[in-house]
Amino acid sequence: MRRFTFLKGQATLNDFIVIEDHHGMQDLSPSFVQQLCDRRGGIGADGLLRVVRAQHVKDWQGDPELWFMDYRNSDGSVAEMCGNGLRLFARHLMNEQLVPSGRFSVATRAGVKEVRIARGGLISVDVGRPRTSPEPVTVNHGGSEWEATVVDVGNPHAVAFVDASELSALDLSRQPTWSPEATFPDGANVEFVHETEPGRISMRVHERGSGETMSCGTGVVAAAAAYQQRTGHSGQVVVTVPGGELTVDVEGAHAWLTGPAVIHMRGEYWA
Ligand SMILES: N[C@@H](CCC[C@H](N)C(=O)O)C(=O)O
Repeated sequence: MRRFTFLKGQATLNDFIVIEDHHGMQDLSPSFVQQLCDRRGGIGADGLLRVVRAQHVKDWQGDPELWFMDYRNSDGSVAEMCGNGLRLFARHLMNEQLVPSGRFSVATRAGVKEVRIARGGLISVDVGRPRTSPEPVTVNHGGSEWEATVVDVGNPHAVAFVDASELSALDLSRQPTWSPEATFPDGANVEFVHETEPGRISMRVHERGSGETMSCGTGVVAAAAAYQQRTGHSGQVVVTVPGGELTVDVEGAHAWLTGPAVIHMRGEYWA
């Protein structure tokens, strides 16, 4: 029997299992991650964060002493980046005093990311520069189609602007499709966005590898970037998701994502 301690937390209701594996001893196969993330047969979560020293991560070439966020989707797939996961990962590092102060760096598959504690204990992460593509993609879902902006935030996104009524009516239990298909050879996260007032948008998301979630941090940054490109709005963007509210502030080439993140459980898993 495999028996280990886990933690569980959420960041705007995007929920994650956290597994401490400082020395890189855990073998997390896709099927085992699926089992852990299953909401009936396992612990249940949108994704999993393995806390490991970067020196134990194959192919990592940067600072070996950094903490590395090894992120997995609930279907067991690996993703390059996770904005909410990174904020929860940072909360865990601070709770456990694994970092010396409220400003530190975390290694991810999308490079080294900066973290800082913001007002009221919220956690801000520098997601880097969102790169929008000049070529749109067509998103199809439920018999409708929208032209969507392609945004790379370390991981791939398609952002479609929809009406308020369309946003609430969407059935995101199924994966939206897109054309040309070749735009996202490795799949994509698809965000549906509606402007509620200047500088404020509402968003729902279907995540690659996890389905509809209550929030997606990189999706929020992608949506804010697409919104700024579409409207010319240059200040802070406030994004409401089903799980709460996040803000995006662009400082030069850096998009800072800010919001709450909380660890609320520690348990023992028996497999
Ligand atoms: N929930 C995340 C994104 C997780 C990865 C994504 N599903 C992908 O496969 O790219 C976030 O908060 O950014």
